[in-house]
Amino acid sequence: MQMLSSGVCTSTTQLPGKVAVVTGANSGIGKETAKELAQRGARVYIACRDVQKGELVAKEIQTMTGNQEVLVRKLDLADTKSIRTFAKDFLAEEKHLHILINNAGVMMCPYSKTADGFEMHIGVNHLGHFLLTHLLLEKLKESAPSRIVNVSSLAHHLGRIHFHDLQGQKFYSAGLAYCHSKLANILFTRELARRLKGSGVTAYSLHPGTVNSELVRHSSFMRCLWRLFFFFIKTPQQGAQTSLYCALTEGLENLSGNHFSDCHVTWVSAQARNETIARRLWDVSCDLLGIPMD
Ligand SMILES: NC(=O)C1=CN([C@@H]2O[C@H](COP(=O)(O)OP(=O)(O)OC[C@H]3O[C@@H](n4cnc5c(N)ncnc54)[C@H](OP(=O)(O)O)[C@@H]3O)[C@@H](O)[C@H]2O)C=CC1
Ligand SMILES: CC1=C(/C=C/C(C)=C/C=C/C(C)=C/C=O)C(C)(C)CCC1
Repeated sequence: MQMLSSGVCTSTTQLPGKVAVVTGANSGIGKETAKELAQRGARVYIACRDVQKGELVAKEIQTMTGNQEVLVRKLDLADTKSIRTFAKDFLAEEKHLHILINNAGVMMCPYSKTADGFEMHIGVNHLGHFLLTHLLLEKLKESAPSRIVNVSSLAHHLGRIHFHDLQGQKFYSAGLAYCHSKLANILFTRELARRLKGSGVTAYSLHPGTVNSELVRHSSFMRCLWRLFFFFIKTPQQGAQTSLYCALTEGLENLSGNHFSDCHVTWVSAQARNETIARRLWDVSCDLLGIPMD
């Protein structure tokens, strides 16, 4: 347990007057991340696809932290219309955005497509967050210093960006599709950090650890593994530590673009360090989403 608890966010940063958005904050790691941000005084937006689930969690966080500024807004990352509506309403409602935590994710779902026809893993985990970040970027710049935290995974090591088959139409493996999307999270973070140099907005990616959550819902094998090794798996609260570290730690700005695990910078795969792939993925993502390339 001592080993699993390694990587605790010890930052004492408090967040009165700060605004944070956490995607997929109605469960697992996202919920614990939102709770801690609320505990530190931020106004926290729980951005989730199931508003009812979100409201229950918001009430729980309000009661536990005494912070009433925990708000729930609908965001379905599998539908660009929903992402655009979320962003439009948020921009109309809020003057600032200091912390964006792109946490939501799906793993190992059977082949399926988002409302816009993207394969579900790349669509939700990468393209959905890419669009959301793009739409909120001006607000983040206006609110600088501000941070973007992308929750990726160790699983990125098995990922590849197959530009000829990004949507998995020629070959599909649910496990690998997840790995590809988590690699995309890291490439996005690195390219974002490069583009944002000097803007006061910094970006970080991370592996949260192996965490007991609903992520394994689509795989009976993983569910069994999780049950069997329950004792070795992090709690969602432990799993939230590296997200919190990246969002809160003072003086992390010069590590923008890096990948973290257990609250330390960690190595990423050769593909994840490839700047050519990162730039090309950026352009392809813009193209798919109808965002002007700049
Ligand atoms: N658990 C682990 O061991 C690991 C997790 N991670 C990463 O951590 C992140 C959080 O996962 P975790 O807390 O474990 O898993 P959970 O399944 O508990 O949380 C995932 C969250 O994402 C939300 N989500 C899924 N699809 C969408 C969508 N289309 N639109 C909006 N929200 C959506 C879920 O909403 P809903 O409740 O409605 O389904 C849920 O709130 C993920 O990015 C995952 O890849 C990385 C490495 C290991
Ligand atoms: C081998 C092994 C394990 C398996 C770990 C696995 C399979 C982790 C998968 C992580 C994923 C899928 C992360 C999501 O992004 C346990 C359970 C830790 C217990 C110790 C032995």
